[in-house]
Amino acid sequence: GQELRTGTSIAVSSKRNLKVQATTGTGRLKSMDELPGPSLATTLYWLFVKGYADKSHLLQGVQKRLYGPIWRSRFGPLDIINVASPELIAQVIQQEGQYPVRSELLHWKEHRDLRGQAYGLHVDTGPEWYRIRSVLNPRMLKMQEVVAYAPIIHQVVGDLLRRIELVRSRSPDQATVPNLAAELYKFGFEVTASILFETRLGCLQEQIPRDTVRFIAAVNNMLTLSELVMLFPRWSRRILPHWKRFVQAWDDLCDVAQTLIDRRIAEIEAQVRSGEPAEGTYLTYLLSSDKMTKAEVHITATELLLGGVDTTSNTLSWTLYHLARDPEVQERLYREVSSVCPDRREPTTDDLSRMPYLKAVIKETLRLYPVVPGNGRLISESKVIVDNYWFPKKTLFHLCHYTVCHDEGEFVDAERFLPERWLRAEAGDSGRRDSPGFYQHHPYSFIPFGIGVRACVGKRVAEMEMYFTLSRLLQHYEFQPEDGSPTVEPKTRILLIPGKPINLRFLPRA
Ligand code: HEM
Repeated sequence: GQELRTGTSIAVSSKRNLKVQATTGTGRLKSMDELPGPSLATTLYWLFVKGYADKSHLLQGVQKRLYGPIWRSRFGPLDIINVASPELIAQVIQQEGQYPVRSELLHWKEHRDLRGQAYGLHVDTGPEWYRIRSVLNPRMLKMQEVVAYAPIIHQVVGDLLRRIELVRSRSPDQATVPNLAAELYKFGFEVTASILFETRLGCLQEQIPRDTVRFIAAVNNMLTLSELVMLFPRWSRRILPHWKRFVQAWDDLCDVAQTLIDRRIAEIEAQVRSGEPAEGTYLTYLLSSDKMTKAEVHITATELLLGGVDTTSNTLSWTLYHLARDPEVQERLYREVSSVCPDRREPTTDDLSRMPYLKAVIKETLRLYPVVPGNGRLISESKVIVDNYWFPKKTLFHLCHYTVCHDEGEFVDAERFLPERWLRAEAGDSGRRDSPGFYQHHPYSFIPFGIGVRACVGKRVAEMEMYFTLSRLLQHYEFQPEDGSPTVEPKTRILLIPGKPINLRFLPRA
């Protein structure tokens, strides 16, 4: 291994102003070849023989126990450095540079090249990526702007309430909504599409639009095939169907988005012709920005739709699942919502600021079920020092977020659903890690939306959508598990999703 002598100390200040030291001292820095970790064969054994292929979130913990908080593994052509402690995650992030990259996504890029499309938010890097982000950020991360989406979200929540009422009243016990995640998925699609494309699709109607069905299937295929496409060598594409199906899935995603964009453009043109001002919250803004090409608007809209649906809908599914199983938490949340908004008044964004328990419930759900269980950083600008190792440029780091937010050392009773742990007043300030509800975890042990300039662009929209939906569902219904329904464990399909359908009883509140 190459030897470097350094006394580098990377001082980091997080939002909480907590200093993280990546001090390497004056000792010899080790090379990545000295890291422990499984061979590709061992990884394949774990995935396909031991059955972790759809439980890779748990494999993080298994490997951490075997190799310690930093280890090296292989996945197809990828050479990966896994980090599974908040301190080490912080060290990686502190060195992510001006234009962080999550991973190369070569197979996504290949699809874009094949179709002559722009790269877009996920695939683009460097100043090109930043240019697109800087168009989106003001519309998505500024609270004053995001508030403009509140009426749209409330309108779609209204549809969801009607849909729930219809489904439950038709069920044999006149209460059960089977496969709740599927209903919330259509809801998430409708919300995101109505914000982005400034148009209602009617996903919660009896007849789901054909393109919506097509989009849902394509997301599923794209996510399922993404890993296979990466794992198998290129020559296998001639004999195995996975590459063709992967390309088809992306074609479908882009196609559906294009149809929606074309529809909106036609509307805008008609408005302009009739002398009306073309007003709109989102797409109109993107289309009128001179910082993005039409091709970039297209791929960006596709990716926003892709990013916005599975994430919020699965998180909401888990929240309702836990509330149904924990009547005390549900009752407490109901009391909070009804005291701030009596008589089923629709909450405003101001009201939300008076609902700390609501926020704690969502946080706790994202801690137990981080929908993005592992994140990545490809540090391409310079070499990196993490722990006592040095890494050359272009090293890919896998940030094992699932394991870290399930760590007993960070969260007492880590496997339990305890929203109170997020309430400072109740968790106490004792500084004792053995007191239940100890809130003072390391800030990098809970980063469900990622962190830094490349963090989730949809965070604010997602939070507002989840808060409004959950509070209004609670104003109308009490949730209960279906009799004898089994516990549901999560599974991974890049995203963390329920392993089985979640069926819940919705009982109208008096
Ligand atoms: C519960 C909800 C959500 C969670 C937990 C979540 C989580 C994440 C995470 C962990 C990342 C990677 C960040 C990083 O690398 O540091 C990400 C990126 C992204 N998310 Fe979300 N997300 C959610 C909702 C949304 C929504 C509603 C949208 C769009 C409307 C969205 C669009 C995106 C996009 C476009 C990126 C890529 C950003 C970039 O590379 O610049 N997400 N999200």
